[in-house]
Amino acid sequence: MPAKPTLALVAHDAKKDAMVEFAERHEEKLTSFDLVATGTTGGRIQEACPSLNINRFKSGPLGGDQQIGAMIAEGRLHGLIFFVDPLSPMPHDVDVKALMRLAVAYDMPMALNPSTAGILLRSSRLTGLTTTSNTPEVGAAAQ
Ligand SMILES: O=C(CO)COP(=O)(O)O
Repeated sequence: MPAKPTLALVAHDAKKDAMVEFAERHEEKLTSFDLVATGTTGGRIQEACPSLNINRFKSGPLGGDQQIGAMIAEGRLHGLIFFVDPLSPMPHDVDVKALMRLAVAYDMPMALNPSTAGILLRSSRLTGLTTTSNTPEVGAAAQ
């Protein structure tokens, strides 16, 4: 059986309820992915959706965003759902930017709010029916 695509789930504190609601609504669909998440986000989703098996990284401010960024750089991630809080300053803003920057550089399917995340979950690009290479558009200097 082919490996499941890997999807990362991340939400800032003000968006964690929205992430839990999203995961509950799409729980069955999410079982078709290998799931990773930053620490607190993953804990909240796991609690609400016992059928999901989530590999939890460190909390975002303690390096979780960077761990997910590393997966992108290493070609081990297929999609990112990241519910960002646009209204609060973050102590780890540089990490947030770095994660988004890598997602853009590697042309990673990325959704930053629930409406786009719903579209992303239905996308054949994410489910591996169509694929792209792991080569960033920024060229050889980034490899
Ligand atoms: O801070 C985050 C993303 O930048 C999320 O981290 P937690 O899921 O640990 O709260």
